[in-house]
Amino acid sequence: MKVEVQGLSYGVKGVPIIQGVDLQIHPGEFVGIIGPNGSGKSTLLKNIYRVLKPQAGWISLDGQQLSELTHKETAQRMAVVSQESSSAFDFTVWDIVLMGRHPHKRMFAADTREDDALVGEALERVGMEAYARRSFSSLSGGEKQRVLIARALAQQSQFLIMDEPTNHLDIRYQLQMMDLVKTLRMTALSALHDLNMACYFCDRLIVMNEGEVYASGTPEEVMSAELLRQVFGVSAQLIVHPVTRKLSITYFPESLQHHLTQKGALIS
Ligand SMILES: Nc1ncnc2c1ncn2[C@@H]1O[C@H](COP(=O)(O)OP(=O)(O)OP(=O)(O)O)[C@@H](O)[C@H]1O
Repeated sequence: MKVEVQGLSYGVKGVPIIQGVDLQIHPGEFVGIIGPNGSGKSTLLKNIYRVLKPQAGWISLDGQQLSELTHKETAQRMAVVSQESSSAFDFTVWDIVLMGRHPHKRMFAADTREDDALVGEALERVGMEAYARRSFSSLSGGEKQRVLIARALAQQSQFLIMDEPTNHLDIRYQLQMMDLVKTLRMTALSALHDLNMACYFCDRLIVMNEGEVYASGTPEEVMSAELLRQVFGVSAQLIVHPVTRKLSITYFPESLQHHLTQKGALIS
């Protein structure tokens, strides 16, 4: 699915939060949104997944304006794994994943064998099949996150939006989750804080700073020690890892910087 965002702006009480955001995601691409706290990543995503209404600009999916789609039509095309996972009701894990099938059904239509198979398969892919009958609210943060990913898989939408999907996940599941998204070849847009993960897994990165797109391109085009200093305010060294051939970032805490500068070891 091709996703286009043009001139997207959103603000609260006249104060702009994101301004003039343009981006394009080509079919099958995994695009990461990176940027410091408060730079507008979640606000941008919420405008795309329709929790917020853009004040200017537009979003299109395969050339169709999002604003012209019903919410059901949107959900057939777009699955969301967001950070707000609390639910007022206590559903089982199975029921939560089954909700991913709703956009494909008529109201009150019974669940089919195909629905059951898709739910089972999705739970298996995230390693949560043994938890199917557990109550969702009793799960740990990471387990909940994996169930929400399973729901997105069961939804079978072509476009996946994720807001910090690896939040709460231990390192094994972080890698598994990112690998999964990559191997599914779904068109995906994800806010990410871990810049090494972003460089490793994303085809392209969009760097947000103070509500605007500061830079965009492949990790190699975008990421530099200069950008990390200017946008994130950190000192770091980047190398192409000899095994993965991907960019790998090492950060230098302030306490080390003085020492390293003196030794001439800090490379900009
Ligand atoms: N409803 C609101 N009213 C006022 N300010 C808001 C509102 N929603 C977001 N903001 C502000 O807009 C800015 C961008 O917030 P947003 O959550 O989009 O940032 P983010 O890049 O996702 O941050 P983080 O990395 O911390 O999750 C923040 O300064 C936030 O406080």
